[in-house]
Amino acid sequence: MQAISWKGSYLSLLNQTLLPNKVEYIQCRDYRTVAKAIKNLEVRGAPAIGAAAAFAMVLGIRELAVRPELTDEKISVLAKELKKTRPTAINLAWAVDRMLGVVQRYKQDSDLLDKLEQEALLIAEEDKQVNYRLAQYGAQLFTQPTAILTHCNSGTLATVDYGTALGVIRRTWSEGNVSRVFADETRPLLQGSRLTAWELMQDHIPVTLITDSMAGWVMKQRMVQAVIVGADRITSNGDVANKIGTYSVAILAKEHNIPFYVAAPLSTFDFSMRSGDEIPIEERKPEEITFLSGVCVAPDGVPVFNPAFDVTPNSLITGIITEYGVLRTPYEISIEKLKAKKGDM
Ligand SMILES: CSC[C@H]1O[C@H](OP(=O)(O)O)[C@H](O)[C@@H]1O
Repeated sequence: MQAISWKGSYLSLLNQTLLPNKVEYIQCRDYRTVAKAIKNLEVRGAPAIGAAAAFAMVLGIRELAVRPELTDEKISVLAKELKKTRPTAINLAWAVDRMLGVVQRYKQDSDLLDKLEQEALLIAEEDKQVNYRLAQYGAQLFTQPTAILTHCNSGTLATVDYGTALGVIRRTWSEGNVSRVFADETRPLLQGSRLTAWELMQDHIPVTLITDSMAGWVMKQRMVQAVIVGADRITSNGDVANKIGTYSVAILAKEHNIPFYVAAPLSTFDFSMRSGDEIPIEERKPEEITFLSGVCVAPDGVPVFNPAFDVTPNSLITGIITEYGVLRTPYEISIEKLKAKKGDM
């Protein structure tokens, strides 16, 4: 079940806020509907929102092209409106900038709109192929049945297909080397319980749901032999922004001598940033914490801090699984070698 699907005249999005209880799709016939869906996490996950934003650029420029003049100013406003929907995942800005590059190169061409659609379709297809390759490298890390803990959702629902961390788990499972997956529920929006548990059960992969606060205890009980998570932005030194709670899991893994892997495509790397201290962390509305399924679970007016992401320092990361192989520390050097490949994208 894919998170996003291009239909030629509109973008179909699986509304992830309704899962696992309802499977409903949103038909996005203009870029504003896509922007709203990204902001509301109806579509979410770094690579998925990148691809969605690419198709939003197609819809937006189609709309602008029918007006008297397709000006740089109007195109810039469109790009900025999409980029500001969610600031942490670099994939979104990367995809929008890649589409802007097509506009700048082919703006005078009569088939500009076709070229834009082809580029968005290429971004989506590349993500799928990248995830399959990344999963192969990740599966090579496991040579015997392993219990793996994961946080949030980095599966098919977070990408164009197959997933990153869950892609590694899927491939490792197919090779007989996953004994069990522990899925953190991932408060406050429950991507783990609502999405990861649902995805893995669809694939008949043995998943056990736990609350975020149980991660340490299952590690202490030696029920977990590895951790794999996704990423929203990786800086040049290997620091990783990911869903809030990832840093805590990384600290716990270190304490229990459990390998902690990050799975992410090249499009999630931000070579312009030297360290995770520079990554903008999205803060979201208090109601995501004070309400649960529409029921108030906190005193009215209580002050709330709701960062959607945290940053795990490279010192806590055993390896970063990419479509070019598994990067190891010192990350500055291994990521520098990766940088040359991003120029081709
Ligand atoms: C395959 S990357 C998915 C990544 O995105 C998630 O964040 P959100 O659900 O807010 O879009 C989470 O950080 C995942 O690791």
